[in-house]
Amino acid sequence: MGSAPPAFIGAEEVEKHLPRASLLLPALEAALGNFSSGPAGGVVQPLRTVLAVPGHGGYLGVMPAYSAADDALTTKLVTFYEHLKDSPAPSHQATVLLFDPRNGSLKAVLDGSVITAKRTAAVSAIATKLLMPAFAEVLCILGAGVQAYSHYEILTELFTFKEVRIWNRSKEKAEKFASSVHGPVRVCSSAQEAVVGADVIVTVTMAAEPILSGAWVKPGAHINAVGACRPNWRELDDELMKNCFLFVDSKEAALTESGDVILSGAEIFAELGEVLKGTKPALPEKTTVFKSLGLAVEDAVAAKFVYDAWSAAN
Ligand SMILES: NC(=O)c1ccc[n+]([C@@H]2O[C@H](COP(=O)([O-])OP(=O)(O)OC[C@H]3O[C@@H](n4cnc5c(N)ncnc54)[C@H](O)[C@@H]3O)[C@@H](O)[C@H]2O)c1
Ligand SMILES: O=C(O)[C@@H]1CCCCN1
Repeated sequence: MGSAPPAFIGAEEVEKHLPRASLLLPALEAALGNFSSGPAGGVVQPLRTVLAVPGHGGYLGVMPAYSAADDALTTKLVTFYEHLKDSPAPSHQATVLLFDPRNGSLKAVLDGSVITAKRTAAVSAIATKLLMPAFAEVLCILGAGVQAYSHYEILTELFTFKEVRIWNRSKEKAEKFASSVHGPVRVCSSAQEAVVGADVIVTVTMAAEPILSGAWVKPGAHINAVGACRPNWRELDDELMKNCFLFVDSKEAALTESGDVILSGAEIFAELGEVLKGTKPALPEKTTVFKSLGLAVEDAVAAKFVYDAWSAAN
């Protein structure tokens, strides 16, 4: 007898079983700590493979991981494209394959786009909780795409800001963002206007050159730097990178994939998992940058969460 055919869990079903990114927080905190514990943590995850699609401005990322604590075995396949001016396709598209770790059978094929949006924002929320200054009042989001929405949702769910500001390269998109989210958002005409005085800053753009300058950043602010995932792409300038305490999800990935880290020569202070385990301090009173690149184990944890909820309902 062969194994049952894999389930297909599309974007709507993923959304239904993972209505809020904050549901992932406990499992993601544990996974980040395990990831930063070496082999003892039970996370098996090679550096992802990212291959360019020549002539099309696109990339395909292959992200396998096994988490012993979750008994989750997955591979995410993600494409991201730089120039999609006349295409209705989103810039990032993803699929997660979930396997049975006991025998290698494919159990489910899950839409990976919702998972990517929510787990990335949840990890930024974990960093924010640890690293933001006390009494943070102003949240600033640079970029108005998919990740801007998921970051807004979880950060305003977990923290109370007096003001939320957004800036985007095209103002129309920022205005659309401000009119579609549930709370008040101030649309800014320049990144500088959005950043000056902000306590928490999120960069979620497809920029390849710096859009955030250290000269604008309030001392003690916390920055979640989520875009710029290629070794020659930047979102943050040298002044910021060199004058912050730099936290990353993975040191190995940051030193291989992050233009902000590689080209600035900034020193990495800690992995987020080390702070979660208590082996490195958080330093919330300092200016902190969390450089997020995205870990395959985050997708493993999120896919397992969705699959378990889906299985319980079906
Ligand atoms: N760290 C992670 O785990 C992780 C996961 C997913 C996505 N990302 C990254 O987050 C970023 C945002 O992803 P998304 O899914 O929201 O993309 P998106 O295409 O939905 O949104 C991108 C936004 O950036 C703006 N933009 C495009 N080019 C720009 C430029 N040159 N300068 C300034 N702004 C520009 C667009 O107007 C848009 O508002 C991307 O860099 C993506 O690779 C990181
Ligand atoms: O971890 C991720 O899912 C994304 C994929 C696209 C590039 C940046 N990181």
